[in-house]
Amino acid sequence: FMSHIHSFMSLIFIHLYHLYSFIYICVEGNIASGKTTCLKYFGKTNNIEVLTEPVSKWKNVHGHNPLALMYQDPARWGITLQTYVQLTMLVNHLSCPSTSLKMMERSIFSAKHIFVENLFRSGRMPAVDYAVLTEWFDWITTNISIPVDLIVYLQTTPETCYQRLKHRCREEESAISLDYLESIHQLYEDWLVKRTYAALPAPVLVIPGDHDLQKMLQLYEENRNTIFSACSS
Ligand SMILES: Nc1ncnc2c1ncn2[C@@H]1O[C@H](COP(=O)(O)OP(=O)(O)OP(=O)(O)O)[C@@H](O)[C@H]1O
Ligand SMILES: Nc1nc(=O)c2ncn([C@H]3C[C@H](O)[C@@H](CO)O3)c2[nH]1
Repeated sequence: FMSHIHSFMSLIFIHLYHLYSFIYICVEGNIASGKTTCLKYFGKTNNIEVLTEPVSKWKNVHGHNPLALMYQDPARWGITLQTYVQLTMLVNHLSCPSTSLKMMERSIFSAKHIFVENLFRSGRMPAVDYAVLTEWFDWITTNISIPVDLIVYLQTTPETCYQRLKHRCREEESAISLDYLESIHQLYEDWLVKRTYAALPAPVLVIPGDHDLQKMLQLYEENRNTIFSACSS
């Protein structure tokens, strides 16, 4: 009996140790706002583990491409992609960090508050799908501790994102319109800046993202201490 208590207590300790001795930063922003570039920049620092969005999983789950399906027919395939995004972002978030600081591209929170919300508000997600996804999200975020210490919000205008998107031309995104980017932008502004809806899981540091690469790298360097000291407090 005592050995069971002992192993149970040590599991609790390990779980708590993981929760409270690591720093979690989520880099948020519109499509092609510059998140990957930001993560690459900080990824060079040795004690930071970078977790990019598992887009490759969304493009191939047992041979299916839910990302492409969603862009082709959001009403039919929105919930399919979102359910899988929610799972893969949760797995990413809970994976044991190899270093003391974890920098993640987007989060389970923006998947719900930005992308699911956008599909629903634009009338492209049936209410029943939205209701089921919301129940899943509420249960997960109530019953599983998903720590975030800081959100870095790359505030890039939709026009700039649209220009960059066209240059990058990721196949599935060829159909993305400026309107789509504008509605994603508005939801990010409502959530992270105006804070008109949906609770914030962490404090937000806004970094303007419209500048050229050189200036952005300079901005990241200037914000380095703010980012890492904000977490330690
Ligand atoms: N400051 C910048 N100036 C010009 N081009 C940029 C800048 N930052 C990134 N880009 C280019 O814009 C494209 C999108 O950048 P990036 O992949 O960093 O954005 P992202 O937010 O990760 O995109 P997604 O959300 O689709 O993953 C890339 O082709 C990148 O080379
Ligand atoms: N519908 C939808 N829901 C999400 O949670 C989500 N997260 C990212 N994306 C899209 C944006 C880029 O095209 C591409 C890479 O960010 O994937 C998403 N699309």
